[in-house]
Amino acid sequence: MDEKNFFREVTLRICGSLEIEKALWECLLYIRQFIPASHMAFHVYHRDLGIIETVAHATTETGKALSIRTPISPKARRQIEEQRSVRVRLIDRLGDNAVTRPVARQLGALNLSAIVMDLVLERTFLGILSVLNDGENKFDDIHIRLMRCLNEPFAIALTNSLRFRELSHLRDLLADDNRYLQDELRKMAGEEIIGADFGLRGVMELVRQVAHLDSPVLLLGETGTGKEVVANAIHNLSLRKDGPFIKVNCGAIPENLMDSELFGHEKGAFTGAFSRKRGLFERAHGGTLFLDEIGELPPEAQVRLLRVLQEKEIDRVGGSNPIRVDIRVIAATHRDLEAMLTQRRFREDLYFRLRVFPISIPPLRERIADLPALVQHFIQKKSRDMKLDRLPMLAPAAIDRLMAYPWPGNVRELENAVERALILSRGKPLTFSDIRPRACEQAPAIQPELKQTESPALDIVMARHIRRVLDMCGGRVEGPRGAALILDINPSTLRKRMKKLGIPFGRKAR
Ligand SMILES: Nc1ncnc2c1ncn2[C@@H]1O[C@H](COP(=O)(O)OP(=O)(O)OP(=O)(O)O)[C@@H](O)[C@H]1O
Repeated sequence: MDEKNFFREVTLRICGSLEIEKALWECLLYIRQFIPASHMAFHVYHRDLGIIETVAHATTETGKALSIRTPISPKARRQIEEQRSVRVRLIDRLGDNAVTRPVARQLGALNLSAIVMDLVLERTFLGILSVLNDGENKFDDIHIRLMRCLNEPFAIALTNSLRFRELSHLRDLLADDNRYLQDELRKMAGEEIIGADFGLRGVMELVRQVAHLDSPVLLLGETGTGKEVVANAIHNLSLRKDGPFIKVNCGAIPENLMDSELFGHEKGAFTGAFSRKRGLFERAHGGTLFLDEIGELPPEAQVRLLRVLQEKEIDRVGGSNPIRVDIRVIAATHRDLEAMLTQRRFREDLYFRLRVFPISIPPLRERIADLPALVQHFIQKKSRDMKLDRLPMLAPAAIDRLMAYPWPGNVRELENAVERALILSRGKPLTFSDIRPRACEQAPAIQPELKQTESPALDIVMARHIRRVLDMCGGRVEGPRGAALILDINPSTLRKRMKKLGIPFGRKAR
């Protein structure tokens, strides 16, 4: 027999696949020509657990990946742990040996004879290979010599496949974590848009028109109007909805970190770059990048952003190869970008690139009819967050007080006001007494909205009245103590009208 050829052929087979069970099977079929083997198995020793895990087993029919874990005695553990060099042993009957007996019992191999070889690489004990045959006393010294020369290829194959298995496992875990976190983000961000059928109806129509395209969208609106909520809605209605939604607050990244945050960096690109880092653009690959506060982007970063939008490629800091990114960009700002153009604080070319499809989100004071529904929404949301066991009621006239206030901080300010009121109320009806009427008097801005919505004044009065009656009826619409009876209206007509006015009912109202 040509031993060099034997070594080569076995090495090719055992290192030929990262699926160790498949490689082991191929090996067995070849080795059988020279060594009387009917089974082969790989075992791994877990020092911390004191167990031997059989990870692959091959017969002449097939190879299987396994995870059979066998606890071993302290004596056998000591014996294994002292092992530092290659050792090949011939065992005439596996059932007679203290170390092999428990493992052989699990495999139903007590009466088999075996060559057992410890796999050691760079003085590290990795595991055990067993070559088995039915019946006792099947192997001799020639077989042992042949197996000994194969120690390294078997050790390399086992370690590679275990690493591959671990990486695949970690990759699955990461993918699972990622799915979970994206779902959580979606739940947090993709919450119900209050006023979608009313004050934001026009906005939502535009959202539906543009969502399925890849065109950039520019969201304009005062702070707190819901630009991020709308950006999320666009993402969730788009074909990219299963991809990431990555938000970049352009005003919050220090200028010296801007490049590495947006585009990532290679290991060692600068002091402190200890490992490679993917930037936010790369993370958004296959999804949507939401560039919030785009008006705060420094001039140099504007140039680089424009390049990415044009070329759809990024360069990591310290990297030499451009990386292609497939992203949809939604930008938002509360600033007057056109004024910034004339002051040369925002690049015209970037502006036109982003402003393909602008959507203006009206301030809350211009869609004040949405306020009662928003208040209900936030009462429910915050009560849930604060784990209150009962939903607090609104004090009479509370809604009037809120509707008369101009809300310069828009929906966010309202959300905070509700949270504050819930903390202060201690179970009593919410009065919103800190929302000052004086502020309302300074609120000429309430008027323009009245011209914008369909017969808004009547809607507002109607919504207010329905809410008041609903409050009196404890939220009941139907029945002898329901609001429909007091309002002298059919309950289903009342529900339809409430829907139109954005007043929640049924489970939503609770
Ligand atoms: N229509 C809406 N329905 C429900 N919640 C809303 C709505 N609009 C805004 N919100 C809530 O109000 C808060 C502020 O909204 P958001 O962050 O989207 O505003 P923004 O315009 O992006 O603000 P900024 O300009 O300060 O970044 C968020 O908690 C959001 O969930």
